[in-house]
Amino acid sequence: MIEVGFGLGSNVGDKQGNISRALGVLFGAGAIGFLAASSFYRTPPWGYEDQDWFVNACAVGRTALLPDALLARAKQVEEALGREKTFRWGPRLIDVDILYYGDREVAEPELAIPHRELFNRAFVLKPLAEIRPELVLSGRSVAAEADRKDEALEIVAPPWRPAAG
Ligand SMILES: Nc1ncnc2c1ncn2[C@@H]1O[C@H](COP(=O)(O)OP(=O)(O)OP(=O)(O)O)[C@@H](O)[C@H]1O
Ligand SMILES: Nc1nc2c(c(=O)[nH]1)N=C(CO)CN2
Repeated sequence: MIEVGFGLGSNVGDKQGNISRALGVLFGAGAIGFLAASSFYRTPPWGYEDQDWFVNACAVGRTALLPDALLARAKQVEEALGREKTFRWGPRLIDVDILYYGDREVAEPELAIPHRELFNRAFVLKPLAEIRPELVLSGRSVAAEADRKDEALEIVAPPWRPAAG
């Protein structure tokens, strides 16, 4: 089993609800065991700024799925929630990104692990540092990189938890 990290974001409709539902689908099917989820953060739009603010959260789990199968799973979750294609960095009902896959590096056109923008995004670093403060990826400390980001992100809800039973 490999520990894997996910970043989730939404800025359309019921943003918190969309992330909660996505986490329920992601960890509900049995292939990915739940380990931890961060608080929900309200974050300013990054990359393309002329759009609504986002809610972001991170989660970690463990899985025997290989990276390509994990990417397919992440895309299935987006489809299950009804995500429609917009444009790069544009508004979205739900985004499920793979942040890391153990300490493995993948560099394919369709899949980059660790995620290409991870160290540029406070909305990923801060929630991830909340749940994995000791994590080091590509030789860089996630918590130290999160601290270097000046933005203070507001926590808007406590961490998601799987339903009991
Ligand atoms: N680590 C990764 N996690 C998820 N998708 C990835 C990853 N690396 C590459 N991709 C590819 O990125 C493609 C585009 O994803 P998406 O439409 O969510 O882009 P985006 O959200 O606009 O930008 P970003 O990926 O920077 O958040 C996906 O179809 C997938 O093949
Ligand atoms: N704050 C924030 N900004 C974004 C986000 C996101 O999840 N949060 N996702 C994007 C798509 O790549 C583009 N910009």
